[in-house]
Amino acid sequence: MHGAGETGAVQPAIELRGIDKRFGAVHANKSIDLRVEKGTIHGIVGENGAGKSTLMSILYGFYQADGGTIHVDGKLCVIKGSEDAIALGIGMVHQHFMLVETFTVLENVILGVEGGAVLRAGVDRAREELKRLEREYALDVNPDAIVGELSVGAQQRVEILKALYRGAEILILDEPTGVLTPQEADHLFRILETLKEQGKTVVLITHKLREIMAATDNVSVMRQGEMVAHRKTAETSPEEISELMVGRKVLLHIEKGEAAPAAIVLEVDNLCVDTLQGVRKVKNASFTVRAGEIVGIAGVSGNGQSELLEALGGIRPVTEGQVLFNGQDVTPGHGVDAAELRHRGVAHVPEDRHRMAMVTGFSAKEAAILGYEDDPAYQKGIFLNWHAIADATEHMMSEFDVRPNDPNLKAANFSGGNQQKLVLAREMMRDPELLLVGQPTRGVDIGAIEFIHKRIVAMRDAGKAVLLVSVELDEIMSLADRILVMCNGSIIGEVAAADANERVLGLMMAGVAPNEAKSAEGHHV
Ligand SMILES: Nc1ncnc2c1ncn2[C@@H]1O[C@H](COP(=O)(O)OP(=O)(O)OP(=O)(O)O)[C@@H](O)[C@H]1O
Repeated sequence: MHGAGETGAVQPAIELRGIDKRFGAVHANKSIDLRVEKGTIHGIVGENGAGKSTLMSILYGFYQADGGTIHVDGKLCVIKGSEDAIALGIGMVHQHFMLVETFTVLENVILGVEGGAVLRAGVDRAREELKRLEREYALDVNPDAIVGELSVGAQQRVEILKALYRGAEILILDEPTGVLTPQEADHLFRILETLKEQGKTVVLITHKLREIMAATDNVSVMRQGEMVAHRKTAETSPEEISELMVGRKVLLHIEKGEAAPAAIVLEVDNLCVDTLQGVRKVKNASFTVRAGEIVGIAGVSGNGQSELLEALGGIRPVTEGQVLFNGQDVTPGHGVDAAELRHRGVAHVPEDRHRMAMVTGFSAKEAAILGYEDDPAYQKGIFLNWHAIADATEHMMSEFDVRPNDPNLKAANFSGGNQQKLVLAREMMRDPELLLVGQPTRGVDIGAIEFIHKRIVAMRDAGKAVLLVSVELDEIMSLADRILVMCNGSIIGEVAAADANERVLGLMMAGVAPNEAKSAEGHHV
């Protein structure tokens, strides 16, 4: 029987015993034991840098463990590379997709499986198989679509298809919902449920405890390289998990007082932003942000919020309209660039830290001054003062608890959440008058979310203006004082935080006018 070992008992899909891994001085995995039962969804949680991705990368053959053993279906295995993992029926969907954007879905899926020249008959067979898998798991992707033109959620489903096509029985997903809209995340969890019903095993790394509670059967908790607890999900709670993760109680909801909005800091008037191809992404946006308030922009991603934030940060040209900062014209293209904006007191945390905020080949101290190189504090004559920069970086890292606190480590070698904290530290610790911030807590753990949310509220309370873009409705509702909803490039309405709930915002995000959304809500109640 499949999965039955020598004793005849059903074996776990995966059993890791004593897995150990060091990267220089960092002990990323300390003698880890993990047992994942067949046909279950198993969650792995832990603080940023706890060692979750490292452990899964060892299972997928991306890294070699320094010690310990891996058993798949009860058999001792040596996994030297991803080909070994795939041959054992293990598939992985990474945080950053590994797809060729110019290829079709079908081409991506068969790439590397069918060998060199693929015969027509082979392609037809592959297409049939793909369609079967796509139907069986309700993946909803067109085999002939060009991958680069698909939404993030659909690209992720292509990664899942790719793994299933290669015969995956065990699927590892590393923070799969970090870049998804709530609707796409729901779709993903329906797929995971179907996979489980078909007897497949899913390992899910996530920072979102509601996903753990809703979707998993079991959960394992890591802390600082160690496996600290295993629980049946039905027998635990978000509070217990968060305490196990960070070793203290965590406030899962931020407490904040009334806002005291003062003078207008940012005034956006009739702003239009087009892509290089001439597609209008932001349509006649007009709004203000005052000192002492947090204005949130809610919307399904891809509805113009990213382009709006990038334009306001001076890194994307505008086609029409005007932007005033403290009454002065700072419209991109009117002679004020991103560097000048920073100089005047506008900080910008872009949504996509990999594309915009961090050069991963840089060291932490280079990343920590990116965009601020001309600050006199970092200069010594015509050279950069690397001593001062290292000191400043260490200070930022300890304030924002970036681990390990090593200014010389390559940015790419920090865990995802720690990279995010470093970018936030760089932008927020300059005490800007206006903070433009996109997806501030993407990929960060719950302890760090609590910290970042408190810092953002503290900035507001100190009289700063904050414009927050987030696809996490929870985040928008708990931080923002006023919420603007964007749909298809337009700001279709504004809701006071006190009147906001997920249903009204969700309807508006889908394009329903504010008053209709509110009356639909009335009927619903
Ligand atoms: N290639 C590498 N070289 C050096 N150190 C590394 C490397 N990869 C990971 N690390 C370190 O190992 C530790 C564990 O990192 P890992 O990415 O496994 O954490 P994680 O739990 O997945 O965190 P996150 O939730 O932030 O993604 C971190 O301290 C990280 O800086």
